[in-house]
Amino acid sequence: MRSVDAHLADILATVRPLAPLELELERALGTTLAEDVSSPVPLPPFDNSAMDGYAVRAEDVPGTLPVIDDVAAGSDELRAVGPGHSVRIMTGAPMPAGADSVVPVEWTDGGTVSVQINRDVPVGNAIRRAGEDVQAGEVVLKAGTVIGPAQLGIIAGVGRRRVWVRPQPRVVVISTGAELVEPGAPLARGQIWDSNSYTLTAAVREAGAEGFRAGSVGDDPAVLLDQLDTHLMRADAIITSGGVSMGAYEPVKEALAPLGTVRFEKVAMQPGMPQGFGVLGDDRVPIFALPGNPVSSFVSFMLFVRPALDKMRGLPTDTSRTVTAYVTGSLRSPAGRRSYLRGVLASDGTVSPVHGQGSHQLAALASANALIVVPEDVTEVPGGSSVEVIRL
Ligand SMILES: Nc1nc2c(c(=O)[nH]1)N[C@H]1C(S)=C(S)[C@@H](COP(=O)(O)OP(=O)(O)OC[C@H]3O[C@@H](n4cnc5c(N)ncnc54)[C@H](O)[C@@H]3O)O[C@H]1N2
Ligand code: MOO
Repeated sequence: MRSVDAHLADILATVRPLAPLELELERALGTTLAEDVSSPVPLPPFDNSAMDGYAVRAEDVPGTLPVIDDVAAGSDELRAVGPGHSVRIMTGAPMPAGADSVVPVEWTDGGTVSVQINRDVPVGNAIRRAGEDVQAGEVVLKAGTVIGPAQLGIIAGVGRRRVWVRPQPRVVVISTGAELVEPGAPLARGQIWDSNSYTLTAAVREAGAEGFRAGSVGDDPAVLLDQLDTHLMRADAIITSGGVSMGAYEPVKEALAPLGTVRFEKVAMQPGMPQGFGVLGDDRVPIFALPGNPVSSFVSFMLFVRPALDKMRGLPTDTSRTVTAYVTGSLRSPAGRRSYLRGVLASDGTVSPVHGQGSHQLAALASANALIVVPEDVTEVPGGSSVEVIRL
């Protein structure tokens, strides 16, 4: 059996970061910057008011001053503020020449012809200086940054319409199994509802990639190959579930093993022992052939697919999601396999194994928020021991 680490190392040695492309800002959310983004101008570009009020010379207040002008944000024809004068000004409007501070409207009688100001104001009050946020030429985001809402905001804020990014990988998810039925349709004898394609597509999206749920194909390898052919054109990666173990009908293994580019093997883990991985087509699209048991396919995704997607997105793959916790009950694990038991990690630093550790027990998985890792050479873990835990 191959070790978990060796299997992951193979996968990471095979997958490549996606090539950068230039995208409109509207399409850039969730992608990874492939260039440093800098600002061509200072931000703010000009000194402006931080409040609605009056631009004045600080030495003229308190007192009653004529209001000689009104400036809104966006105004570009400004009258200078001479000694003893004021200008009504709005938040974001450029500071008129001559004024050295802004008096908030709350400190005044709000007059429009003349204004009575009741208190002192320090020089520079409520002025946002040019360049206070960003200097001209300054890098605001570095290549390798994932673009979230705030990052998208600053890219727009420095005036960019398009940006070079590594796109989100497009991942097609296919379930296999003659027993599978779409949720919502009635079950006949021997059938179950297809849950894996939903779990895996959602996991893809949560991992920052685009997930396409292609639904389920039966047990016929030719149908699977046909589906793969259809989807290969628009996929950066493919995930299948089921059909990889030792049964009489293992469509994934039967379809892909003869190609010679996908390897099927046993990985020393529980759950998730049978695994397939390789590449398809001229573009060498990675394919992850995950085991069909619902918990096995999900755990396999977390351990193998997620880091691969990180690499395809141009992100580091060595970021550990592991924390140490104290286990509240005892654990058992098969010799020679690394176990990933489902547990609930609490804020007090303890982790409690959930009831139902079978690899078919999807409800138990859904009640967990962590995987408890038990190393290959450990078969029993007494309650109270410290364990490594992967947050889900
Ligand atoms: N003789 C052996 N039998 C099995 C072995 C073995 O080594 N020798 N390995 C077991 C292990 S471990 C696993 S894991 C499973 C993996 O099986 P497959 O990947 O071939 O998956 P299937 O046989 O198609 O399905 C297994 C199980 O999962 C259910 N399933 C499949 N797809 C879905 C889906 N989309 N949604 C919900 N449930 C699904 C399926 O009905 C089966 O119950 O093999 C063991 N057997
Ligand atoms: O190793 Mo299998 O994935 O337990 O059910």
